[in-house]
Amino acid sequence: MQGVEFIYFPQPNVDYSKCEKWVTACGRPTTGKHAFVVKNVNRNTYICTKHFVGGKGPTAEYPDPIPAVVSNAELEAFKRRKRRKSSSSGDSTFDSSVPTTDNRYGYIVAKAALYSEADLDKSIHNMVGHALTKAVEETGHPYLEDSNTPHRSVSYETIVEAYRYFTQLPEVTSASIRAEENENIISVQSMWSQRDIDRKEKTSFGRTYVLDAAKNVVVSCSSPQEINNQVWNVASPSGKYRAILRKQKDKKGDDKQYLEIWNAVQKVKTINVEGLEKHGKIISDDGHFGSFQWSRAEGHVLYVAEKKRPKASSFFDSKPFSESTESKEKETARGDEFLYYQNWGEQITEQSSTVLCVMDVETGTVSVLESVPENVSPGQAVWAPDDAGVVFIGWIHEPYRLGLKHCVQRRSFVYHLDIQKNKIEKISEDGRAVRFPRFSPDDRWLVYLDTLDSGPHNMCSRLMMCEWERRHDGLKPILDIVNSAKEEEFPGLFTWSVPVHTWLSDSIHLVLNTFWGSRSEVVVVNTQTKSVVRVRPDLASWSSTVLDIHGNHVVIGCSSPNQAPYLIFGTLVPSDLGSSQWLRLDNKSEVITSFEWQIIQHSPSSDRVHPKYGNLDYESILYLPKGSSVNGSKPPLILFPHGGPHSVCDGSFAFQPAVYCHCGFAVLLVNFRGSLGFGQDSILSILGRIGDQDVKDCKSAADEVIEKGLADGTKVVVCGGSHGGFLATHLIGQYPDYFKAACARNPVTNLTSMVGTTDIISWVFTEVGETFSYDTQVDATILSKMWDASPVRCIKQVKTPVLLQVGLKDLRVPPSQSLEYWKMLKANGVPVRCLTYPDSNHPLSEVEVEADGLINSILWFCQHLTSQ
Ligand SMILES: CSCC[C@H](NC=O)C(=O)N[C@@H](C)C(=O)O
Repeated sequence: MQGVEFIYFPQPNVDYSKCEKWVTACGRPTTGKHAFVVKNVNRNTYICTKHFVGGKGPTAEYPDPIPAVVSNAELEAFKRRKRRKSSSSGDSTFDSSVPTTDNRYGYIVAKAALYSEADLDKSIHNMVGHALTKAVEETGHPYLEDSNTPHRSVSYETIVEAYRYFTQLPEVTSASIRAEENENIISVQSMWSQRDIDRKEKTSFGRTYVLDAAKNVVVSCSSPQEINNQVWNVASPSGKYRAILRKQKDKKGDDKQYLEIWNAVQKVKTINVEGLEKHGKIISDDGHFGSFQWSRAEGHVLYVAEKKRPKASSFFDSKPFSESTESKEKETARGDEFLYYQNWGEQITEQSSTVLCVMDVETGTVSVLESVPENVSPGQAVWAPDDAGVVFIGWIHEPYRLGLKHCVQRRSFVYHLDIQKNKIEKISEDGRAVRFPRFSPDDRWLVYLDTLDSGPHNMCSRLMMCEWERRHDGLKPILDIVNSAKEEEFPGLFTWSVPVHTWLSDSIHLVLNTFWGSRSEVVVVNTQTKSVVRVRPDLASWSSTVLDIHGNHVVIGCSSPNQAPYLIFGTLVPSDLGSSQWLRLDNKSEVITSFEWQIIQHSPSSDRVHPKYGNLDYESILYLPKGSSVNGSKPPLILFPHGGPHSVCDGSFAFQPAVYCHCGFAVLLVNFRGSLGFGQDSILSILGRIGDQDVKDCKSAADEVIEKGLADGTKVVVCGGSHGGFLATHLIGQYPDYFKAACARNPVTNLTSMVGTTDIISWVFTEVGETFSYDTQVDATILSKMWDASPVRCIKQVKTPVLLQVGLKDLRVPPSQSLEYWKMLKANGVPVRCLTYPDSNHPLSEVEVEADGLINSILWFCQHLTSQ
């Protein structure tokens, strides 16, 4: 043919997705005797130039072929769409209009020219939906054919499919046990959360199981029911009533709260709590301030709300000044329109000063408990014995508030407020930070957790106890700080929460959750012998979390890296835990068979042993695509350190590494020294050493995996958020030739500029080994320590392409940290792409944002792994 030349195909082992694109474009049959698919491509496979726009072969603008059958009109339409696309702001990853001309990942380009947009829309949706469903139906798991070739670039559709699949697996959020009058009949009400990509929101649904505890069988199980507007749903002690706090939009679209009381057959009353104008919004189950509890006599409900603010008015309000001065409060509100109310920081911006409130269920009236000291924000309130008062945690908010999210060490006290005598007393010790007061079923004992009120933002807790009637005689630690522990020994109590009901019926044993190495464990603590025993029923998988306790019955949520969450129910025998009885509540929970995982133990090399704390071992969790060792092919590796740094990867099901691994990557989650669950020495060992000890722990964990032949050392990328983003940006600066790409989500990049802008200034001081107090100022010496610990210190060495993902409302790691880093990379000519999410804060966890971030990170990794 005149003027026609032949162009060799890209080889699949060099650039799989490009090869796949060309195979699609040449339009030969993909099934049957003459099937032409990627695996048939070899060095002699070619395509003629007429398949390219312009007919002369690849150009910079049109590097890939399009089907030869397109008409001129279709070709013009294709070009127009391409022009429109490149000037538009870009599609959402889940837009129903498929990105027809994405020239970075132009897999779909060819099909776009063949179908109308509407057809295309349908065909892609069907393709994505059906491929996965079919794979699941046929094999019982979502192991798709193309995740079998892990070291190649994955297609856009595989990623989206995997994303949809893994994110629609529900996560259990809470469960409560109730015994019927016949004590053997138990009902377990569970709440679950599920991402709905199409509605772009997380939905909640409830499911109730009815069990016969004597026969150890599930008698019935309700079908899931979507429940989206319940803030609290709490049964009264007898189980006869429920108090439900519901949020609902009014006609103007503002959120309103209604408190409802239900009996066994119907709603008894609804109280418009806001209409009473006693307080601001009632606080939800936020893990900090929120609590919602029936009194023992079932006549009252205790809750925590935001304090009512005086109505502020302008100096120029048309109402005459004298008319608005009926009370001192109203007088002072004039001119207060712009008064600054400090909040409790990242994700707790709705709370400034809180109040304790008691609702009389009979009359529907609310009393705000007035005797809480002015400098205290109360929360986590429980009724004291005989309903005569309340016990609560009070956080000191003077001289100013420091962010509370993820920070257990904020100065606080356990208080007791005697309602009748209107008298308040401090129960806990000075210099401590306290959480989660819980009375034993016989009301004799009070326990709570405590740590130091300074230092790292999470650490080993003590479990404190007092005999209520003799509380003035002193408190005793039931569990003390554990500095270090040998293998299999209890490493100390590390937890973010304690169940509302945490005691067994004997008022001697407690059931708690704790991180124990790279695992969430349920433990039973004997308060008399101070022993700690793990509860590990055969039915449980790797990580377990106790959700509720009733008598000696417990409900536990279980999961593992490749097993979606499910529930088990148990009846504990405290004196002989081994003879406890267990029952699985869900008969179906996905075991994902497209990947495997393992725990890897690491011992730091002699040059990395800590001078004070000695040889502290650490661990990582490695996800490996199944079949990745077949034919000697090794998968690319994503090094994925967690944030914090005082946090942990606990081996619970997590969709991010699951999606990465399903797309063919090995994923290494590193619990470097400083992580929770490895003793207090490990936590303390990192202070003053961030940016060095943690960086080396991560790098050498990756080296070990590569040396073992489990991943391809020439194809390593790194990703992480927050302190994990700090590590990602440090790693590419300190090891410029090691990583092919990086993705950093809200990373800490420069401590010297963050110290004045984050909601937790204390973090910056503590992590560089300095002591923080509220009036501490930075000086040149401290600033230079902060600089030395910052990723920007080694920005000149960075060559690795970086994808930044930034929440513009992040108060913890302000967006300026990423944008500062972005400018420097631009100036140094390093490839960088920055995604900014206008309404997101630190976790970037909104459904749409989370999806966009994860899929973009995979595309970024593929692009830079295949472009070498
Ligand atoms: C000054 S912020 C430091 C990083 C941040 N630490 C605590 O909040 C962080 O890493 N957060 C983690 C827990 C995260 O959000 O994943």
